[in-house]
Amino acid sequence: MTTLLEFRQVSKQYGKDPRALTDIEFQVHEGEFVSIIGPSGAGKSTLLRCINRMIDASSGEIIFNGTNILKFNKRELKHLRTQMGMVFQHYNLVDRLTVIDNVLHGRLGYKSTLQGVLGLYTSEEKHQAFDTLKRLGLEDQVFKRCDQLSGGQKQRVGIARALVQNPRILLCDEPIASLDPNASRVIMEHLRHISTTMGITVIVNLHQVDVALKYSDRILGVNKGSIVYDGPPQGIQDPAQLSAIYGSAWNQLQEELESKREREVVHV
Ligand SMILES: Nc1ncnc2c1ncn2[C@@H]1O[C@H](COP(=O)(O)OP(=O)(O)OP(=O)(O)O)[C@@H](O)[C@H]1O
Repeated sequence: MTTLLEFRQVSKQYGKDPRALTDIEFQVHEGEFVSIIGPSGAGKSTLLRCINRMIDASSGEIIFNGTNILKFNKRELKHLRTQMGMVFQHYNLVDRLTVIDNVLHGRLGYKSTLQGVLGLYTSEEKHQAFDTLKRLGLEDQVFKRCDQLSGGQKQRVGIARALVQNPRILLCDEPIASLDPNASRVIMEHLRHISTTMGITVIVNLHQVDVALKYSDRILGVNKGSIVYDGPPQGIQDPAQLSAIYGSAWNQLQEELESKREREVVHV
């Protein structure tokens, strides 16, 4: 298995606050599906956003495809970001634009400023955008404005936008936190399918433990800025492991898991 991403002693401190991440170390292989779980404020978003340098780590090394990306200049960073698609909790779409226009925005990293401003996309890019929307079941929505879509459809547009970048990795920050259980299942199945059939590495931040267990090859459990679990989903079914990850939030999680066993998705 080829290592695509490696964190070496990565720490992040916001100003004079206590460190949000402390000496984070892990590796992710090409094509792996990894979920990051942990209580609120544990550092999940900070960790995910350090990968594409939306947030700059304070120290350590982040090795992507063999190179330390913390040393990248502006031009190298622009190229790096074409290889990393990002999917957001609140979709980050331009609501007044059509679905296809939003998806084509995924190609902007490959364009000059002028080409981007003028919306100069090739017919190949337009075909790719359409095919990707079809793959995500949105072929009937291509020319709709995004503000006319449901949350689940908007998130699929967000995924399509990330995919037309031809990324090597998809970073998904709470992709189902704003969705109902049914739409959440559709999104997670698409992400899993993308990883399995396209070989794209997927890293997902999740609040839903049961969803993480169901879809992931591997789980990273984060608590107070440190990785306290790195292993397969099976290992995390041990209550001691969940307690180590969730700390004082564990009791609340346990109660929710028990009382809402019938529900499809459990929010921590
Ligand atoms: N821009 C910022 N400035 C200062 N502190 C921040 C900033 N962003 C995050 N933090 C702090 O860093 C820590 C980790 O936050 P982060 O958002 O990464 O956690 P999280 O696990 O994603 O939380 P949640 O699940 O609630 O989204 C928290 O203590 C948070 O208050």
